[in-house]
Amino acid sequence: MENPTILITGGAGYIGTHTVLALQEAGYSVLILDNLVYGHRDLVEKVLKAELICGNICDRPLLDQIFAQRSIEAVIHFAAYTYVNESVSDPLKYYQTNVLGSLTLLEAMLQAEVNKIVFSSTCATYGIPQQIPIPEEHPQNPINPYGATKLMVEKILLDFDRAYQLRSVCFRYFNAAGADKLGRLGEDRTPETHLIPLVLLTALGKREKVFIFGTDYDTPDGTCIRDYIHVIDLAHAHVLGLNYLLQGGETEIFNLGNGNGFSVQQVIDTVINITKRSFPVVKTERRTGDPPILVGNYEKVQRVLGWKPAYSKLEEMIEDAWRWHQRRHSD
Ligand SMILES: NC(=O)c1ccc[n+]([C@@H]2O[C@H](COP(=O)([O-])OP(=O)(O)OC[C@H]3O[C@@H](n4cnc5c(N)ncnc54)[C@H](O)[C@@H]3O)[C@@H](O)[C@H]2O)c1
Ligand SMILES: O=c1ccn([C@@H]2O[C@H](COP(=O)(O)OP(=O)(O)O[C@H]3O[C@H](CO)[C@@H](O)[C@H](O)[C@H]3O)[C@@H](O)[C@H]2O)c(=O)[nH]1
Repeated sequence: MENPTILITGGAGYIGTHTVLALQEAGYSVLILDNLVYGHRDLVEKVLKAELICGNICDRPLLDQIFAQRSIEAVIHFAAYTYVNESVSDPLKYYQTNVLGSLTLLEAMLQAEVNKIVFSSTCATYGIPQQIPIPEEHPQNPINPYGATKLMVEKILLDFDRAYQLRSVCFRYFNAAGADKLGRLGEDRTPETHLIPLVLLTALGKREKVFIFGTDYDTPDGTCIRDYIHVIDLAHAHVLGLNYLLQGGETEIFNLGNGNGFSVQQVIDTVINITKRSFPVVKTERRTGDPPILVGNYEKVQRVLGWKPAYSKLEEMIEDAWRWHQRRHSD
């Protein structure tokens, strides 16, 4: 019998690749399932040297085959579409992959009697916060379809826990940022819509200008505030969450944020300071589906899993991301 393996859906993507590296360093054997719509074969093969099955989480026969042929002990489920704005214009795509895909995966897990899963949820499930920093028990009223799809899966997981004893750790991440300290892994999607990579690509001269979506929010400088959390801290949390489930932990939901908010303007100013480059910045209309401020309270995950962010300075996240982008786009 082969060693028990952890199946990582979406393991070729941004948070997935960093988590695979952390799991390998913790001694886990991993198998990645990713259809590579945004994931990177080169990072999986050259950096992680991990096994990749190129396939879709909606493909039930493929899932059945994986669970039948491999000894899978638990699943970490990253695979999803993740763009808030696109979810508003094309919700069908989001419900199909994020909800139906997750349900297909869970059904295959039940059939194969795999009963442990770590799930990537989001602070976008909270909607407009009534309280900052946001605790886990805050009401969830998502204002975009992306957040709604993640909330549906959260509810499915709670029902599956009660009915089928499927144990889950659900992490509600705030905004992932930064990159591997050695510059081996980082954020790279086409098209890119996320603020920090877009500003860095503009500093590199790969894009013409940066747009600020909304300068009339009720925040100190009028631009949206987000809680940026280093991707290495996120990866480490997944190792802790997986250990917790494998040791018999009960189903739990945790925020993963750094407890500090940074505005869009602060992100741009920090990039200018770090890169010493200048570029045009255009103030434009608000983007649909954006809450003005999202900052998380991480007290629960600190208490239960012993996790806290190790790299909470915006400067450090941007320095690490800058190292990655320079290396990735050096040709
Ligand atoms: N990046 C963030 O700030 C953030 C914040 C909160 C939650 N999340 C969640 O974390 C997870 C990972 O996000 P990310 O930023 O690494 O995004 P990403 O796009 O880099 O990674 C997602 C991966 O899933 C793969 N994928 C997409 N659809 C698939 C399908 N149908 N079958 C198989 N693979 C598929 C993609 O190819 C990609 O490699 C997502 O579930 C996302 O919703 C991300
Ligand atoms: O060119 C840009 C891009 C973004 N923004 C703003 O920057 C902030 C952050 O936007 P972005 O980087 O696109 O992240 P979010 O929309 O906050 O979404 C990310 O963070 C969420 C958690 O907050 C996750 O759930 C999502 O998967 C992930 O895409 C928002 O206020 C945007 O309006 C700009 O002003 N200009």
